Amino acid sequence: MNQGLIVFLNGTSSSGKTSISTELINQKEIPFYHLSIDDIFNNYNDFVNNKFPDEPPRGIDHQVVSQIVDDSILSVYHSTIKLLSELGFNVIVDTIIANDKYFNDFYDLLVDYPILFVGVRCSKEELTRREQSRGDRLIGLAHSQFDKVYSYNEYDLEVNTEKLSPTECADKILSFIKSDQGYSAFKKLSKREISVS
Ligand SMILES: Nc1ncnc2c1ncn2[C@@H]1O[C@H](COP(=O)(O)OP(=O)(O)OP(=O)(O)O)[C@@H](O)[C@H]1O
Repeated sequence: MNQGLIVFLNGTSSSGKTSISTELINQKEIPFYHLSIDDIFNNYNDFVNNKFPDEPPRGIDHQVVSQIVDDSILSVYHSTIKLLSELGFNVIVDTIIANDKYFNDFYDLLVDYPILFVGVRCSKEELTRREQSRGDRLIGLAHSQFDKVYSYNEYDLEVNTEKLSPTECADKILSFIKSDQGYSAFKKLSKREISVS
C-alpha cells in the first residue's frame, strides 16, 4: 500500500492553517484527514477540567508534569500522523514548530514519508490584527513564534494568506499535488542542534 501524503502546514498561530485545512477537506477530489495539535491539546485540557475540577493541588513539580504530558501528547500526535500515512490516508498536519526539539522529533519519525512542506505566510501586522479580531488568542502569541516558525527556509510551496483567501491557498496546494512534482523540501532540512545549558 502506498503511504498517504502528509501536507505539513507551517505557520504561526493565526497565519491561517486551520482555514486552509477546512478548504482542503471541503473539496472532494482528494480526501484528507485533518490532524490539528489544537484539537489534541483541547481534548486533554477539557478532560482534566471536567474530571478533576476540585482536585487540591498536589506536591509535585508542575513544570516537570507539564513537560512529560506535553511530550507524551506530542508523541501520540506524531505517531498518529505516521500511522495514518502508513494506512494510506492523506493527512493535513496543522501544528506549530515551537522549538527545535519539536522539529527534531518530527523529523526523526517522519522524514522518510511523503511530506509536502507548505510555508503559510502572513505579516506580523496582519497577525496582530487577526489576534485582535478573533479574541481567542493572546495578543503577541504569533509574534513570539514568528522567528522560530519561519526559520525553515526550504518549502515545496508557499502561500501568503494576506494576499490569498483560504480557498485560493487550498487550490494552490491541490494544483501542486496534482502536478506530480514530488516532495523534496522537508528532506533537505537537517536536524537542529540543541544546546544543553
Ligand atoms: N487567507 C485569509 N485571509 C483573511 N483572513 C484569514 C485568512 N486565513 C485565516 N484568516 C483569519 O485569521 C484567523 C486565524 O485563522 P486560522 O484559525 O485559520 O489560523 P491558524 O493558523 O490555524 O491559527 P492557530 O494556530 O492559532 O489555531 C481567523 O479569524 C481567520 O478567519
